[in-house]
Amino acid sequence: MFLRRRLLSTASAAAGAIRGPPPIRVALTESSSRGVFATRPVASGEHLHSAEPLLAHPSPSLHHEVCYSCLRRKAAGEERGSSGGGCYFCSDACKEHAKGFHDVGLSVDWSLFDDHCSSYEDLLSAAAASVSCDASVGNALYMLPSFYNHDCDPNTHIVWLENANMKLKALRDIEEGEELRICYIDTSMDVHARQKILADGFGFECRCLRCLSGD
Ligand SMILES: C[S@@+](CC[C@H](N)C(=O)[O-])C[C@H]1O[C@@H](n2cnc3c(N)ncnc32)[C@H](O)[C@@H]1O
Repeated sequence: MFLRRRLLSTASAAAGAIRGPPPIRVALTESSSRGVFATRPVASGEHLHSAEPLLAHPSPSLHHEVCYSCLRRKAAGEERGSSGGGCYFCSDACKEHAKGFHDVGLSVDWSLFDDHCSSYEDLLSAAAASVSCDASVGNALYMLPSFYNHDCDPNTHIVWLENANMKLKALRDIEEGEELRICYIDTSMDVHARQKILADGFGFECRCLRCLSGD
């Protein structure tokens, strides 16, 4: 699953430590293939786990302003960092990390992909529903977050950090065994608009309780 990376103006909202293993497991759901479930009661606001992207790709127009590897935006007047192949890297570690795919990424024509993402700007605001954010800076691919199903009344949300790393947090009290679901789109739309965006952009008919009730 690709999620459009957005910069937060309130990165501090993501603060919170995890003790012990994350209270989650991936298992089969009744109607949406696999999903993520709570392995114990989770309190509202609790930090469930963090996630780093397997792969990230800055928007082409931002190659000089956004780290090619972690999508961290260059701070105003920032001296550190280095360039390579026309791209900005915020650290040597990021440059090293990107070695394997930098050359491949530069040789690819991303225009169709970027056009597609631009045309779905609204629905790609999946994680931005409850936070203020700046413009998109690129796209990233994640492993564990890709198992989270969508719900138009989610119990979990994504908090973006200063780069493409994210934290998953509980939006309300969650029972042991309950499925953890995030929202891929803007939930303020009516049921018909939500269904259309999820069908056109994500290729599925949403069967969450809110949609089934016609709300
Ligand atoms: C990011 S994946 C979530 C994990 C997926 N269930 C799996 O087994 O890999 C998104 C896919 O899950 C299913 N899905 C997610 N949320 C759904 C929902 N609310 N209603 C129906 N299907 C859903 C759809 O097939 C969708 O394309």
